Amino acid sequence: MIGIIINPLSGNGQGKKTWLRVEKELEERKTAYIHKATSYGGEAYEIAAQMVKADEVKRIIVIGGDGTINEVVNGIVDAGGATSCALAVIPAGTGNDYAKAHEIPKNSMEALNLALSPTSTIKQIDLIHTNSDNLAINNIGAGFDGLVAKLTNEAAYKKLLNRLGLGSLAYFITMMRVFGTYKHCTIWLEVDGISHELTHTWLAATANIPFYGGSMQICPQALSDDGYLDVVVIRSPSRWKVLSILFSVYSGKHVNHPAVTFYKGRSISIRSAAPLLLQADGEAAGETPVQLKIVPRGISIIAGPPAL
Ligand SMILES: Nc1ncnc2c1ncn2[C@@H]1O[C@H](COP(=O)(O)OP(=O)(O)OP(=O)(O)O)[C@@H](O)[C@H]1O
Repeated sequence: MIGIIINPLSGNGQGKKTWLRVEKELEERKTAYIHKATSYGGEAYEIAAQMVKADEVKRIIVIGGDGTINEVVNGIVDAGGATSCALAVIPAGTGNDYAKAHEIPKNSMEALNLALSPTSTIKQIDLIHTNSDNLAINNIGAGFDGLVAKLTNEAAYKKLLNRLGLGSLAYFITMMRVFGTYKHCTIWLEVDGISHELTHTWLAATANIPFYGGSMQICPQALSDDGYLDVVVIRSPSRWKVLSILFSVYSGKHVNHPAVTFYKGRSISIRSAAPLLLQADGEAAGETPVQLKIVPRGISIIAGPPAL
């Protein structure tokens, strides 16, 4: 059986619009499915767990953004569906970084074809486990990006830009807002038992995919199935240097900048003297300190590109 979970509010109503198109198409195709729309934040977790446990759903299609995908992933895994239930996505969020990384079409009918096709590629990908027992599928970041995620999700312009189809711009606008006042600090980053004291740190982000914040190529080399977490740290006492890095992140050209350092490991911890905000898959996720572990092949997903 196929299960469909819809966040009607994702992408400022894009989720609902996409669902109405998908529902019509499923009726025409006479496809059997069960579905439920969320009515509050966190409900996608419960629906996914219910679909896996009680309804023995083997494929869950999420219509929503990365925050809803995150909840569904946690629900599938907690209900014991990591290998028995595959995650498919029809992107309808603000950033849609997951869809971009896994070559899922933006067009909802093409994404639906990919999600339903019996010949689509089912891939097992890694997950990021936190010490508060949550999972992330894209990335977890501390510092500047934690603050940007929080403020973007609270901003009125996120809604407006989503309405104009320019949702990714919302993260950029918040970055510019925060950039002028953000205070860098020293963090202690531990990668597989090796500790690094890092002064003047703006952000430390762990990545399972190259993109975050609506298509910024923060970690272009990150692979979601290599059993490792990539870590990127941006450090500089100079605000202006950081500004030029932030612009170059969109094209991935920041990788050679001396203020940008990369690490790779299976177990990562981030500490700081004062707590730093965390984001997980673009949603606020508490504060440092945090311990992260890679969960190799933690979930099955339906990835693109669609077969020709
Ligand atoms: N019905 C609902 N009412 C209020 N909040 C909801 C509802 N359904 C889901 N949410 C919350 O909305 C948050 C954001 O959802 P989602 O990620 O799908 O959309 P988005 O923010 O537009 O996209 P993106 O994550 O790509 O920026 C999720 O963390 C989820 O907890």
